[in-house]
Amino acid sequence: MGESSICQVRATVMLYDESTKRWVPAGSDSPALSRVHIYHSSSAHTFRVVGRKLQADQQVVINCPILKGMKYNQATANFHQWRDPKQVWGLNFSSKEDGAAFAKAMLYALDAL
Ligand SMILES: CC(=O)N[C@@H](Cc1ccccc1Cl)C(=O)N1CCC[C@]12C=C[C@@H]1CC[C@@H](C(=O)N[C@@H]3C(=O)N4[C@@H](C=C[C@H]3C)CC[C@H]4C(=O)O)N1C2=O
Repeated sequence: MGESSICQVRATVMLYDESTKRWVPAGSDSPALSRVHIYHSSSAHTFRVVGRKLQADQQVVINCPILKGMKYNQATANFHQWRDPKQVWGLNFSSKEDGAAFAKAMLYALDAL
């Protein structure tokens, strides 16, 4: 069985550059909105965050497993962040509602792992 999307929101996907202490847009060029999903694989009992640019190229800008015990930080209503083993991800949501929907799905996933 494939993966099913348990939520989709619009956000700018960002990465924290530890060397410069700056947030940089994930993927190439300028910050742009992406459609960000949380996919659930029921057969593998896994969840992951996948985001693709809304622009024509549909570039994948995030493909990040949701790991058991991961800390999800809702820094503000519009900006949430988490650490993976290598880097820190940030999502700048297009609306507070999108932020709330994503957080609900993320907390559901973390609770289900
Ligand atoms: C223990 C731990 O890991 N703590 C992490 C957070 C964390 C806690 C618990 C679990 C996981 C994680 Cl991830 C931590 O504090 N981290 C993770 C890396 C970066 C940061 C460290 C320092 C800076 C200081 C300012 C702050 C920040 O970036 N705030 C945002 C901000 O400046 N911006 C972004 C939007 C809004 C703001 C909210 C959009 C662009 C830019 C801007 O507004 O222009 N920081 C952090 O969040």
